Amino acid sequence: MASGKPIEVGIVGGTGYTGVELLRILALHPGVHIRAVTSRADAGRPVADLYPNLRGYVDAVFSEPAAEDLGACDVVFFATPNGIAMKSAPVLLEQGVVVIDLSADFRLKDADEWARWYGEPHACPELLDEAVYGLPEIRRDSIRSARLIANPGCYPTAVQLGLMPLLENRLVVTDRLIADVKSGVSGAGRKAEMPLLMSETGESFKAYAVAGHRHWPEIVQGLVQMAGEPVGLTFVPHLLPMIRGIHATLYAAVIDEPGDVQQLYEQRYRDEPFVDVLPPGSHPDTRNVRGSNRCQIAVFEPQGSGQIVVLSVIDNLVKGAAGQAVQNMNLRFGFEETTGLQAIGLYP
Ligand SMILES: NC(=O)C1=CN([C@@H]2O[C@H](COP(=O)(O)OP(=O)(O)OC[C@H]3O[C@@H](n4cnc5c(N)ncnc54)[C@H](OP(=O)(O)O)[C@@H]3O)[C@@H](O)[C@H]2O)C=CC1
Ligand SMILES: CC(=O)N[C@@H](CCC(=O)OP(=O)(O)O)C(=O)O
Repeated sequence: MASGKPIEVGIVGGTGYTGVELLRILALHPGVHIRAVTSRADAGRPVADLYPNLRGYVDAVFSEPAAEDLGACDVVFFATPNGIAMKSAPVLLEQGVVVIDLSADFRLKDADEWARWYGEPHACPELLDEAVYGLPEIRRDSIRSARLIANPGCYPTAVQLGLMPLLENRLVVTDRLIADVKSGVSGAGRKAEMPLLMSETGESFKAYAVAGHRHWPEIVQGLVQMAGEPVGLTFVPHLLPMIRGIHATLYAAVIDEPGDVQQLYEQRYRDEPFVDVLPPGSHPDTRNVRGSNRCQIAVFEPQGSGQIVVLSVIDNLVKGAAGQAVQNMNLRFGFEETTGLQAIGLYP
């Protein structure tokens, strides 16, 4: 399909932060035609009216989500709040449309667990087994043939990529892993809420959801698969006064002498186009991945303490959402995996 005519793409939720990031990336993708971009609030408005950065690149007009438009697409991205995609995906799948969901609707395999964390029963639990969790670095082959792709969350992407080499090689104690993670405010989406005001988030810094965040079961599910055994994880998210970026500091105690951990990470990610293991002693900076689909990782064993510290950074809207979704689309439709995703991080 990659060498033929462009594939037809639909985006549900085109006015949100991840929706407009999909548009920014897909506008320069040579293999796609954007057929439908939905917004209920802004239906009828040209995309470029709302997002002048896309003037001259995207000539689409926002439309109401309509089954006939979406059903005529080859792939539909859901960039909608949790609980929306699961109501439309079954019909689209029946029509032969590939669904890539940026929300959490298909990430957890257990419907009861989903209901517990997301506060409503799952609308199509029968699809949870089939849905492929779209973290290419661990599941590339299944993504290539999936009908339904659950795009990972932003925190889960940074944490899983950071811990993967340690868990796959059984180098660390798995019952007391710690993920201390910070996010920029765009992670909360484009909505008018008092806690997201600049005067509430600026010049301050806080943890939130320490008692339980809905990304915890998603991360644990992924880590268990990597480790092949139960995993105990303490996950503490924080809100940083910046717009984009996730910085994960991960702690894991080694079981025995771990060998050359730097080399282990370099080997594991040697062929990964979007994971960059930094030289020893580096401290990744979120701004170096801002706007790019890269995850940058550094690994330490400070003071020979037996405690491994991994630093993992991504842009929450790119590798943590829209970029990873396009990476999955590329795999699924036979494009070069990096197509449309070669933007370099913005500095400063
Ligand atoms: N922001 C981030 O960093 C990340 C977000 N995600 C996930 O991606 C999804 C989108 O996030 P984000 O872009 O931040 O969200 P936003 O709140 O910024 O945007 C949501 C979009 O969905 C549309 N929408 C809302 N309700 C409905 C509905 N009932 N039916 C159809 N469309 C609807 C909105 O447009 P309108 O109301 O006009 O229709 C809007 O375009 C969420 O599930 C989020 O959890 C995942 C990883 C990272
Ligand atoms: C800073 C901030 O508020 N981040 C969001 C998580 C990001 C997100 O959108 O969640 P999904 O990946 O599950 O879709 C939060 O904590 O709710």
